[in-house]
Amino acid sequence: MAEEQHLIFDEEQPERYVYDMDETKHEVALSTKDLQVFYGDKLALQDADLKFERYKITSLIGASGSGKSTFLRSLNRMNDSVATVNGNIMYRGLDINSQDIDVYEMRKHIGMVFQRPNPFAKSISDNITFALKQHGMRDKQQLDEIVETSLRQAALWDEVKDDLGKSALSLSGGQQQRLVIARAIAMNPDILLMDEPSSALDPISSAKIEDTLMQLKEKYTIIIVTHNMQQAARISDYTAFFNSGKLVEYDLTRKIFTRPKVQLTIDYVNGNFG
Ligand SMILES: Nc1ncnc2c1ncn2[C@@H]1O[C@H](COP(=O)(O)OP(=O)(O)OP(=O)(O)O)[C@@H](O)[C@H]1O
Repeated sequence: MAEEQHLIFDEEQPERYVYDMDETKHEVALSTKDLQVFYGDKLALQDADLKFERYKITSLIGASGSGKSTFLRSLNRMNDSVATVNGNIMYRGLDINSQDIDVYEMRKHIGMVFQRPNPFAKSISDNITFALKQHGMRDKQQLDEIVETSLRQAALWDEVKDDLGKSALSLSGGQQQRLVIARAIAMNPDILLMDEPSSALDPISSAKIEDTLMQLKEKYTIIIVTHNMQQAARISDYTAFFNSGKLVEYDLTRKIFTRPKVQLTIDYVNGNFG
């Protein structure tokens, strides 16, 4: 523990450290290159080249305003209407930041869960089947199966299986958030982006979301923004630390929290600012 509390190194410290993922050993699900995000003429994000490993959880941490959400939202083009996003976001050999990408189609592969649960004012099952029906799925048995599998994966099935026709708005905040996760899963995505998915929840609901995420990474690649350092340390395999719109350090989570290489990261994980 002493080392964790007093991170003082003799060696010269870099100003930036980005873990060099060996793509022959680790499958990369998504990567960014030369990403820059401008709100008007304000440069809000730069120097954020990252590779996300498939079936792992990566946490994005950093003080308020450091650019974490800007980065996350760029990954499935949620910033298109409010910002100019330059650079490449590579997914299955395609640059999904290019103009000719069908954003609607891309979002089936890269789903997003927000901080505040946002279920539709519809029944629990309709929340899950709504988008599938929009995409033309009509087979009742198939829809029922997807409702059950998605709710099971989101660890909500046992709590709602007898109330599928009830309004989603009658669920608790934690249950609503798991329903929203189930709704995202129902589209059979590859990658789940999550912007502080448990910060609006009580500790027990938050712990359930964490357990759910640990289960989900068997099937999905998860990228999560969190302000909660314990949460990042508990659930993520990799952690990226942002400061002032730049990626400062990216490494295996255990290294970020026990032996970070950059002084700014040391200060942040020790609670000296933020
Ligand atoms: N829609 C927007 N229009 C203009 N500026 C924005 C917009 N969204 C974010 N910004 C600015 O971009 C910078 C990065 O914000 P961002 O929300 O990405 O940070 P963050 O690290 O996610 O912060 P927090 O932890 O508070 O959510 C901030 O200076 C913020 O004010």
